[in-house]
Amino acid sequence: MLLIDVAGGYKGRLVVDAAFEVGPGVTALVGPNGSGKTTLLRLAAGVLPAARRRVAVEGAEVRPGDLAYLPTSGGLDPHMLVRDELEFYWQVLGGERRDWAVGLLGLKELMGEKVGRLSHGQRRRVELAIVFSLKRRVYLLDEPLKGLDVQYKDAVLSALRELGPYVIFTTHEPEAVEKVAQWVVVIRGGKPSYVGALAGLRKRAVIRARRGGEVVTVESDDADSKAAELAAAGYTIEEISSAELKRLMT
Ligand SMILES: Nc1ncnc2c1ncn2[C@@H]1O[C@H](COP(=O)(O)OP(=O)(O)OP(=O)(O)O)[C@@H](O)[C@H]1O
Repeated sequence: MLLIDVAGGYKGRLVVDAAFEVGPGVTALVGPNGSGKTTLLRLAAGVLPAARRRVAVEGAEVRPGDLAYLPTSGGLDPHMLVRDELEFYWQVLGGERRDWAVGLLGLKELMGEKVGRLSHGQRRRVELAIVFSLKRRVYLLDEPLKGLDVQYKDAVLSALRELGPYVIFTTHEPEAVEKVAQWVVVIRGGKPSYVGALAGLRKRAVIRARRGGEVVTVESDDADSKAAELAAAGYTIEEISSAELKRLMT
């Protein structure tokens, strides 16, 4: 299990006071704007001074060298070529999985470009490649999907499962959580309001089903049984989306 236990904020104002444990795999850290997700990751990563900070796996403290952190944006030098920027980080931080990361994020054709001339999404791909190149025990990723087109969004989502053993990422996209997360932590007012398996949130869901030209949308507290019932009545299930998850994320 991964323990995150942090408290802190800005200029003496306590913004986050949170302690939770999640299992191995991918954890989605979600919650409305301003609820403290970025602050929590910054405290956990050690880039923001904390009033309290403990990050541990199976009771053993995670050292800074065992942790990778992706900020929301920034950190790249606009005057550098993509190739040189990547080389710089690989030399400083290590790049055990550099070929995989470069391929995944389609950077081969951007190597000779200046960072300052990249689009927002292309720049994000470089930032992601730096972090994905590292082999670490814990990854803290702040909005890794932001600004990416559908192709790279899908690539990054499937890569999250390979990064392991522990990956925490923030997002405002319920579909991304549904696709990849095993665990969900909901933050509200700087505190966790839900910590648990995604499956626990899935039970209550909205189901869209079709029978010929007829489309029905039903909300159910036991989505799997309801979907089975509709299927038995000749409906094709088109979508099951967690109503609870959407509610918690806003
Ligand atoms: N640099 C800062 N200085 C002062 N207050 C800040 C700073 N950054 C964030 N805050 C405040 O801390 C609180 C939590 O912000 P934070 O960015 O952690 O939320 P978030 O959940 O990541 O939001 P979002 O979903 O909009 O990215 C907000 O009230 C915000 O105004």
